[in-house]
Amino acid sequence: MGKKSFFSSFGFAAEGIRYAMTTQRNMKVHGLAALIVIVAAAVLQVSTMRWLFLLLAITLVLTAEMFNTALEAVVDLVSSDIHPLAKIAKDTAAGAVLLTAAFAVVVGIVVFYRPLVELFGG
Ligand SMILES: Nc1ncnc2c1ncn2[C@@H]1O[C@H](COP(=O)(O)OP(=O)(O)OP(=O)(O)O)[C@@H](O)[C@H]1O
Repeated sequence: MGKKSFFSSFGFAAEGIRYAMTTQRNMKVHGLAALIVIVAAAVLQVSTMRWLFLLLAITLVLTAEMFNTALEAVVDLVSSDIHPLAKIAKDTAAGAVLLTAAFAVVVGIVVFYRPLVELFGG
């Protein structure tokens, strides 16, 4: 792989992220949630280990959402017909996003529960 194609592949990847962020409603919601979580973690000064779990959860959700977007595009490219296999492909990819989001909720509760209780004097 030459230098040019190596660097241009970063450009294409950035284009993919920009496409998903600007066109996919769920991606916007997850992106906003990630931003809020990052600001909250910074304000509450959570530990390094907690930061790592938060970043892992955020990365998992956004990555799953992007694979979901990519898969939807491929399915629609192959055929716009209604087909049970198209449904399986899309529903399974959506299920993967749901699993990662559930993990993120658990991480969020574990990380923020105690700092928030302390902050609000519970
Ligand atoms: N070609 C198809 N054949 C059968 N069922 C389909 C097909 N396309 C979509 N579906 C069903 O409709 C649901 C919604 O599909 P759609 O492509 O609209 O995604 P979406 O819910 O809009 O996803 P997103 O909001 O992430 O774009 C799918 O999860 C699937 O159950």
